[in-house]
Amino acid sequence: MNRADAAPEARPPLAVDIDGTLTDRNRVVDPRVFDALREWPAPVVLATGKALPYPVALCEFAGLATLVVAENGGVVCLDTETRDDIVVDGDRTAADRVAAAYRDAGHDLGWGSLDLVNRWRETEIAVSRDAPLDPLREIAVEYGLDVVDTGFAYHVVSPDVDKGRGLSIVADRLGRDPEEFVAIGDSANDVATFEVVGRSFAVANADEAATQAADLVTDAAYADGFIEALSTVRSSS
Ligand SMILES: O=C(O)COP(=O)(O)O
Ligand SMILES: [Mg+2]
Repeated sequence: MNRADAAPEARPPLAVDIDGTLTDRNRVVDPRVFDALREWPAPVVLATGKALPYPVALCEFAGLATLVVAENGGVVCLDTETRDDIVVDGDRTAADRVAAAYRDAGHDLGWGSLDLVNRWRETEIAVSRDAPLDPLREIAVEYGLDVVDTGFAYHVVSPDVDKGRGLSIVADRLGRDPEEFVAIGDSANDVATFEVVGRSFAVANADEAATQAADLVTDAAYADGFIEALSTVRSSS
């Protein structure tokens, strides 16, 4: 039998990053990913740095079960027919103190007065990449926090929280081993996911950290790379 014809039930569950993996460089989701995600014959977990409402809405509009790691692992949410749970892990108060000190030092988070980027965040804050990084890092260290650059924003995060831990929680609730998952991502915040899964793909636009940590790097970038990764998994599982 051609390996590409292998039974769909043999396909692994997926852990999929959003920005830079399902989107273009401007964070616009490629419409082809909706069918690709919905038709995948195993669980699909969206693992993102974004606040919870964004991936939940993506699941809703794409017709996926809600299996989400948000805020870089700070918020984990499952809402399926068989399992619902939400786990919140991180220190928004400490992140807010960093934001206040950053503002006191004369800097701005860079999202304008409405700041929808942080409005629904529960465990971390995100800062625009147009804002200066060095003082943010210095202040974060003072408060015992880290800064992660996703290529789309700087995130002020708790050092013990990451997407890999979040994915392990989802896997546990699904009765799966994180090793069963295939992960696809593009940046430093995906490295922890890559470390807990059995197989990982960085898309061609991925940063150095993700590229180094991944088992494979796709030839194509952004959503083309994601679709290429699925095709590679299909023909080898
Ligand atoms: O929120 C970000 O900065 C990046 O989001 P992502 O983890 O889905 O790429
Ligand atoms: Mg990303």
